[in-house]
Amino acid sequence: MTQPETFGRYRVVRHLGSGSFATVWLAHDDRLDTPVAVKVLAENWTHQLDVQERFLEEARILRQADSTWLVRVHDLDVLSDERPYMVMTYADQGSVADLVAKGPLPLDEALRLLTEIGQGVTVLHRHGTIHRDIKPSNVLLQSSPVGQRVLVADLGFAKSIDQASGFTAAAGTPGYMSPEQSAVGGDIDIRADVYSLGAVAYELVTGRRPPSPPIRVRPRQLRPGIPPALDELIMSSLAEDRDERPRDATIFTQRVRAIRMAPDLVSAVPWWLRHQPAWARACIGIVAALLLLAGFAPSAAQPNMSFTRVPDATGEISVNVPQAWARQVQASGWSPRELGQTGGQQPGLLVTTDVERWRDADSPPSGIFAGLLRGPSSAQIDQIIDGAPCASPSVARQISSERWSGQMRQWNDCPGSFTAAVLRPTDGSYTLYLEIRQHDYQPHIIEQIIDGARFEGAA
Ligand SMILES: Nc1ncnc2c1ncn2[C@@H]1O[C@H](COP(=O)(O)OP(=O)(O)OP(=O)(O)O)[C@@H](O)[C@H]1O
Repeated sequence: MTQPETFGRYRVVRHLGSGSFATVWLAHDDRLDTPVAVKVLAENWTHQLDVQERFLEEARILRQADSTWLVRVHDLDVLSDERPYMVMTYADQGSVADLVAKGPLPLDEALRLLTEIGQGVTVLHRHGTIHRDIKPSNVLLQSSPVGQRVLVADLGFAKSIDQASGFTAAAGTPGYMSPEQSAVGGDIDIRADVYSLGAVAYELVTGRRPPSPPIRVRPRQLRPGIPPALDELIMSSLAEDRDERPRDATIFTQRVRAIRMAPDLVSAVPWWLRHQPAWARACIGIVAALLLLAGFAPSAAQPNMSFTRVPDATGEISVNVPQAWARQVQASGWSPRELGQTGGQQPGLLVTTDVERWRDADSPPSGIFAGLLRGPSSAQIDQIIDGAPCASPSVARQISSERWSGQMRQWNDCPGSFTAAVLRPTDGSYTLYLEIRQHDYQPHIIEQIIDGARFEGAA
């Protein structure tokens, strides 16, 4: 595709993407000195009158609705070859599809996005329009002075509420489209968009697009920590019978807002992000050399790899880790509440090459976190960790040794490998929770670390 130099007074900067009917370019409005996105109807559709009319209608709706929550249209014109183009707000931060491609979102972020998407859909409904294609790739993101703003976009399938109750051609995207939308000739109303909002919510919190209705796997089964009210809202929005869905996008949005305001929400943030603030606040920086000076002698348990034993501040827990990982230690304990478990401050330690980057999703350091959960507990690993640290597949297995039994779940392509494990001694009076990150997956090292974890009082 050759890049045009200008569209009218807008100087083309680069290609942003192409959809089924149009191509979108980043351009610059030199007169107002601002970036814009220019959407041009594809050549092969230019003389198809219904497609052209839909394109113009999209521009008119967005212009008339003129909302903070929708992409704004500033101008509409026609090129010399008769292709119409519209000039829109440039969404400089991609789309919600880019965010969810990395896995389920932290709950507070998912709820913020859903509130804003719900507001955008509400604006459209008030304007008399059903969007019919709400999905993560049609929700764009723009940076704003207060963070990030959601812009509902792509009204290519939008339909006027007045005309929607009669014969309606099937339109939408499988996975996000209500059952009545997929039926040719089925009449639809604004509750079709409520279904799509439910589908987007399902994907934001579980990382998975919902299966075709009827939905049998509830979000809570995929991510046990989410609030029951959110699970219920998503399931009711995805009801096959639209009478069972929230009445409109306003009700949906109000419910999301109420869930977001709930005082105990913080405990429902995904487990792998929960104790990040604690680490960030913690003082760090005990180097391995100091540990060795303090008398924790390395053990050459592997050829070419020496291990060193590192205790927590109470001396109750210790872990045996590759010496190369033991550059920084945060040993002052943790709160199991961060994982939605009971109990106040408990012994816990993080040993890693870089404490501050421990939760870095793109380039995490190697290391191990070990934290104690006191009292008899039969919580399974998947009840403690309520989401995936990345989108790659994971394997779960039972583990046991002479001293322990437990389970682990492992992601080998996260980037790097990520292992979470719970270990219970045979007397069952406590549980040791472990997270192990490795640049390259080496199962024998993980086994050795698990085998070497100690709690005072345990054999
Ligand atoms: N205002 C905008 N700012 C930045 N990028 C945009 C904007 N509008 C669209 N895009 C990007 O341009 C690409 C094409 O968008 P378009 O709406 O034409 O099609 P689509 O939504 O990708 O596909 P389809 O229309 O087939 O569902 C997408 O990657 C979209 O994210």
